[in-house]
Amino acid sequence: MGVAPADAERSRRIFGLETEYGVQHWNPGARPLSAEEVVRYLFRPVVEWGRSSNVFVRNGSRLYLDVGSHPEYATAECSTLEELIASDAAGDLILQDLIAQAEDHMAADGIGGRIYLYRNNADSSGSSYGSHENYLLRRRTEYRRLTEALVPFLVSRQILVGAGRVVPAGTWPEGSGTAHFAFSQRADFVQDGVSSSTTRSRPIINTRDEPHADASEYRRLHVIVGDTSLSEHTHLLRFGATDLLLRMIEAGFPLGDRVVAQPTRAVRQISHDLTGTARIALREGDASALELQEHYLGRARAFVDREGAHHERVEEILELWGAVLEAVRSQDFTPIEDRIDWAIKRRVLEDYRARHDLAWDSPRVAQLDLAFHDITEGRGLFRILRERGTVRRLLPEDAARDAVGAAPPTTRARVRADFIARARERGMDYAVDWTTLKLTDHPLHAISAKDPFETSSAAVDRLFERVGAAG
Ligand SMILES: Nc1ncnc2c1ncn2[C@@H]1O[C@H](COP(=O)(O)OP(=O)(O)OP(=O)(O)O)[C@@H](O)[C@H]1O
Ligand SMILES: [Mg+2]
Repeated sequence: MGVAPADAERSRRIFGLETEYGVQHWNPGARPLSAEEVVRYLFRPVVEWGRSSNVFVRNGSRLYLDVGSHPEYATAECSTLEELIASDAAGDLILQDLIAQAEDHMAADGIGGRIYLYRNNADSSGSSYGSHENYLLRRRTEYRRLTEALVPFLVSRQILVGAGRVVPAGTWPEGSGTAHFAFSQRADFVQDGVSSSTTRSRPIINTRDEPHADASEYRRLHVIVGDTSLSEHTHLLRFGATDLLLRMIEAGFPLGDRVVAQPTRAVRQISHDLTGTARIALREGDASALELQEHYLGRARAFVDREGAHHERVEEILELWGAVLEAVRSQDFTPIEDRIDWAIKRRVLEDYRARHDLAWDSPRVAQLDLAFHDITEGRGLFRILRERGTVRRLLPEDAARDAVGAAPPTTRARVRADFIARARERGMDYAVDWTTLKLTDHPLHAISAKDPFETSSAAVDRLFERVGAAG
């Protein structure tokens, strides 16, 4: 299936992914540092580099400490799924580098032990941290209708792209139930359907209207419900399928009017049922997660048949989507154990349990669950599996490393990265955010970068010519 060229321009979308990392210090025989103390060490080189713990780095992405002690990396604006996957992976490498520097600084202060950062969404003390997806929308699509149509898809999407979690006894059914393996990390922490708060009520979709672009033309959809992905194929399916859903809604393609009666309950029900068959109450009747996802996949196939594929990986996304649903339907997960996060993890944990005759509530199983998300090369379990070839890659191995030093080439991030590089070369103080660029000593010449698809800026060139001449 080819890419329909006439559609290429109209269908471009900006994607961004925010990842919050879990933090731990492990120091055998001594008191471990608190998360606050660890992140202070971790961000020391960041503060030295950018005079703040909230910076835009060389590749146009944002690295910062939000409330709490979870370092966050928000990818630069990306317009292809490959760019997004690479930019997100670059965040892990940047943080790995910061871990190494922090451990050196700690050692110099006489503090031993190792720092662990995790790409997961829940810690043992019961707090949760996010993996927020951002999708650029054209404002002409009615937002309420769009979010309503999206909720049943998002509620059931975890059976495709959940990261898998060993849930402790007493989690489900609420207040009872034994320890078991669930599809999602995040499901038990979701507290709201569509809401304007990200942290207080932890919704499925956050409606705060902050487009980071021309507000008369665009909106930014902020999806809060997802688990942090590890496998590149899981990223592809997560963003690729969601993008297809958005395209169908935007095109007015009929999706049927399924409305989930209690989204927060449905998210939990689905997460705790690996058969995908639990009945979810809809406003009219009910449906299982499998039925919902089969319906959306069927619609997506019909849509692509009618409209053509809008990028080169559409067919791959549809195939993987179908493969996961078939695996859940047949309960034979082997075909997806090399690409889909929850299935990869479940296989490892099941093998380990069988080898050592352990129940799901064994602390050793919980420990292995955590180790799966450790980002350090050679130690994190997921990374070891990928290194061994048990987990398949999608991008060339050096794509992440390349994305540390360079912005995604097709978006405004390139302008930002270039601006940062030029200001730093000249030793000039600067301040940037998603839509503005300024040199601190020339506040009247702030540049507004409202178009996220703009890859070069004459205004930036003129600014540096002007200040170059003045200086
Ligand atoms: N116009 C846009 N459309 C879609 N995504 C965008 C757009 N502009 C920026 N983004 C992406 O949105 C994300 C913004 O991350 P950031 O952490 O700053 O989130 P926020 O929602 O603005 O704020 P916060 O996390 O502080 O609540 C980034 O991944 C970025 O690439
Ligand atoms: Mg953020």
